[in-house]
Amino acid sequence: MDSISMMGNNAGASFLPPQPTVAILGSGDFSKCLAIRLLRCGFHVVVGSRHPKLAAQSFPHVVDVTHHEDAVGKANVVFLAIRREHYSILWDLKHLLEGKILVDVSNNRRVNQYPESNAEYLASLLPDSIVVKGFNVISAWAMQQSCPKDASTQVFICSDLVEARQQIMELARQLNFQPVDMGTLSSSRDIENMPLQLFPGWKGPVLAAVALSIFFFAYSFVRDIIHPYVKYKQSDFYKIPIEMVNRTLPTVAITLLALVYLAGQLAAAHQLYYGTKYRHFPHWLEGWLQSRKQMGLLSFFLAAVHVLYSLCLPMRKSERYLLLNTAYQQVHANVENAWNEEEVWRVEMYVSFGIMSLGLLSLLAITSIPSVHSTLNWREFSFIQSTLGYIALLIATLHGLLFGWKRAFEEEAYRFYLPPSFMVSLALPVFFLKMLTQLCKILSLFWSCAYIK
Ligand SMILES: NC(=O)C1=CN([C@@H]2O[C@H](COP(=O)(O)OP(=O)(O)OC[C@H]3O[C@@H](n4cnc5c(N)ncnc54)[C@H](OP(=O)(O)O)[C@@H]3O)[C@@H](O)[C@H]2O)C=CC1
Ligand SMILES: [Fe+3]
Repeated sequence: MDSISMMGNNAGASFLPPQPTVAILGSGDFSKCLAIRLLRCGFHVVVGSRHPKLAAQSFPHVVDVTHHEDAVGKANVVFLAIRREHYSILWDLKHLLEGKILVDVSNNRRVNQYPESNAEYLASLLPDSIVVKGFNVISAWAMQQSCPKDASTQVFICSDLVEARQQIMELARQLNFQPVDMGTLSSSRDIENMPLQLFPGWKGPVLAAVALSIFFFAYSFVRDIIHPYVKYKQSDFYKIPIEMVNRTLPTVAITLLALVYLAGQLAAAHQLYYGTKYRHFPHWLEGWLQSRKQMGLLSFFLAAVHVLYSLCLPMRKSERYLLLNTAYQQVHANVENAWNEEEVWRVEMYVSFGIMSLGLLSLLAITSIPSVHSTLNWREFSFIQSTLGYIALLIATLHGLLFGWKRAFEEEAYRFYLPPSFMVSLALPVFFLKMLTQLCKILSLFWSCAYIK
């Protein structure tokens, strides 16, 4: 098929190169903003409205606002800036729209609101026109900005006719958008669902983080507040807002990071068990593998908040009172030097491991940003995300162990409720599994070599 010209039938003789004409049906918000963007990028715009005189007041005077029939006759590319419910008006324009490109920009109010996508419905209404889906992910506000810095410029485009798709992608480029080729019109349902989705891919990881937080918070609450209260009538309820939260945050962070690597280990175990990497993973494992990035980012976020909380610990009144009391008790007991070498080493190393693990987690988070990710080759990316990731998990676990170590030996509550929360974390079993799968891989390699011989 010949490439479809942008020019309508009205391209009159002129000494200047003719401006390509684009028609828009509908005179609502989207139409106005699209018209402004098209004008800025050098297009001639003709708008089709049911009430052209009234509608003309909302458009710059260079825009030709006219009746639907007239507008359609003047351009080969027609944007439909009307809602799906009003597509029936196109019936009367059917003969005029024959062979023209119709760009469907419509969105729905709910995900999968209709049995077929709006674009497929339009194509069934007007089989002699060429339907292209696109621009629906751009809001009217972003559309009227010449180069929005704080909005996405990606537009997803699909159509059954390759030439039409390419022509609209070129038009998108001329309007300073980044077109993404989504193939045939069957992708239009996915494209229409895009603006309706709220953080897809985050639901599972966020639910996991919330469930883990509730569990670990309840666990610490029973161990550090209820137990001393029941046993010694000691009221430590003041610990709830900061200490309890600050114990929950790192435990959840380590557990989420461990879950990221546990998924990879289970996938490796699955492949070893079936002796092939071509067998599909079970559905739940597939979903788990796909949410590793989100879980890793949540882990980083919780670890960063934990650092902030920890830095603020000495600011508390309770901390100052406890320090004063300890100092007074030492004076009373005539202790001049409170230096405890073992304690000093424990805390120095505990803090150092904490800083190192946050540093490594930051590196993992930064390299998961697409623009940074794209500058790394596969080997570099897997070195950072896998090797350095395991090291981050190991150091974070050591940080947790050093924190709980003294308490586990000295405080009754910790002995009573063993294992302490960091032990409940999955980090240690993940290391164990990692070693096991590595061993199995080496053994299977050895066996296959022996078999080949
Ligand atoms: N607003 C936004 O940010 C975005 C909107 N979209 C899509 O763009 C399309 C237009 O959106 P928007 O401009 O906000 O919608 P509006 O409701 O503001 O405007 C739609 C236009 O449709 C026409 N219309 C209204 N009722 C009828 C009817 N009964 N029969 C025929 N035509 C009618 C009117 O034009 P007239 O009176 O001149 O005939 C009206 O201005 C929608 O499909 C929407 O999903 C996509 C992305 C973002
Ligand atoms: Fe810590």
